Amino acid sequence: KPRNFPPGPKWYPYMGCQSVVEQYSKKHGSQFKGLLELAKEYSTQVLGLKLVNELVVVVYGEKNVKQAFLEQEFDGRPDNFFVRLRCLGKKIGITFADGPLWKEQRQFTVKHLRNVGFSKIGMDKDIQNELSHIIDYINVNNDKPINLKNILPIGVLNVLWKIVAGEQIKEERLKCLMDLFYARSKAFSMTGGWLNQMPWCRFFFPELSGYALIKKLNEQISDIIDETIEKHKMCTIKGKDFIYSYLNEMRQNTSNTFTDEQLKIVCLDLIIAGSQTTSNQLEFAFLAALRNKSLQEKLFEEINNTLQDKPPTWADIQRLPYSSAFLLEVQRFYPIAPLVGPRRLTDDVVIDGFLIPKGTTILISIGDLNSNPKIWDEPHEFKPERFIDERGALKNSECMYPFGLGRRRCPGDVLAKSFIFIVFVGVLQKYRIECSSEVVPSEEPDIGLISAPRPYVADFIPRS
Ligand code: HEM
Repeated sequence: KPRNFPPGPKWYPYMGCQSVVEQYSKKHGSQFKGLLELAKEYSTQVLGLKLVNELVVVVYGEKNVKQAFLEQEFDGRPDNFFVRLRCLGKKIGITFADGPLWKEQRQFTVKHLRNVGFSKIGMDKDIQNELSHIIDYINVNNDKPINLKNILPIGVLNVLWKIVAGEQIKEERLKCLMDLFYARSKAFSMTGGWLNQMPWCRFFFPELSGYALIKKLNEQISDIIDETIEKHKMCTIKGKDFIYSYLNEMRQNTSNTFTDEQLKIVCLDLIIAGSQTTSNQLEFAFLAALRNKSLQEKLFEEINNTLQDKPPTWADIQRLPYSSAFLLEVQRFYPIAPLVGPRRLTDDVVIDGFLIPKGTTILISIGDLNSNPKIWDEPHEFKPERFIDERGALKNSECMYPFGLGRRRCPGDVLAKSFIFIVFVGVLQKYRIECSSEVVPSEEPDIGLISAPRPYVADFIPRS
């Protein structure tokens, strides 16, 4: 091991400790939980691993997590097989780019998404439109229990794609895409699994290694993005969406970093990072309402007293403190990205007294902070009240990082939060959600690349 490297399992020739990590992940149900158990076993807040030939360090605890989010040396992204496969062979775009290219592309994207719709006012109409579709779907299918997975992801993707590309994706294409996203998130962990550590295994086990799945997903998304970019070039899509702004920049900017390929990967980044995360968080919110009947009634009372029949807008978040606190508690109780990253060190760094060499892959564990009894009173209880102060006003927490922190903080947080708020409040305003059988759906998440609720169905009883 490198000098003063953090503690962790023993390394074996060639494999490092890959098989121990796999074994713990399997035993504890996810890589996040497996790694947490290993960190506990070695009594460390900085866990040192070697996965085949990649040095990986996982950081725990508020001090270390903040250091990793805020120090510049942690801003890099790994350059490995899994990353390149995700970005159609190149290390470009935003999510997996780094250095000056990342800075320039991120800055442009954040600014222009704000101009074309990622502002609080611009999105309300599009989200309310999707809320109407969701309500129509519930009305039509209300004779049997409903699985929200059939409708929420489509709504998120429609809003996202409208802002990025100015149009909607055809429904049958959307459904196929969502199924592939779901399978991808279940099949991989944050370190990319065997396919990343031993890319040659794709030649022998294309299905088992997940390679065939990623290839299929890439082809489907590429087709959709290529077709839309082509339509913009032929001027068949009217309006000033993100692709329109990007193509303008390509004509005017002489830096050569604004290219067709780059545009395609930025669009891919936005779809992949924005769709499943947001819909999973919303599904968790409905699950929490379903599991906590009395809290659901409290939510309805607040929504009904404040809005009556008026459809919710993002600005109503100020007027609905209990609903807002409930959604904050959902973020704490069901973290969507319990392990954030992967990052790559651009220089040697000391964390908690350990020396981590340049090039090491870093994972930032935020999920366990949310259930730390030193930070939260009764962390395993679902208690929205913890986010309400003595005067009944909303109280934000500084110890939660659902969207990360620092220069790589999530650029889609406003879209995600407003979509979740408007759809959650809008559905509860119209329906009481009840278990459709004696068995209450499990609150245990299914954690792969991100966290998802286990599939559940519910009855939606109209509020008279
Ligand atoms: C509940 C929903 C969401 C959650 C929990 C979430 C969480 C996160 C987190 C924790 C990061 C930081 C990664 C890091 O520090 O390495 C991140 C980055 C990112 N998110 Fe989100 N996100 C959500 C929704 C969205 C949406 C709607 C978009 C679409 C616009 C989006 C686009 C991105 C992108 C492009 C990045 C990469 C930023 C960079 O590397 O510079 N996310 N997200």
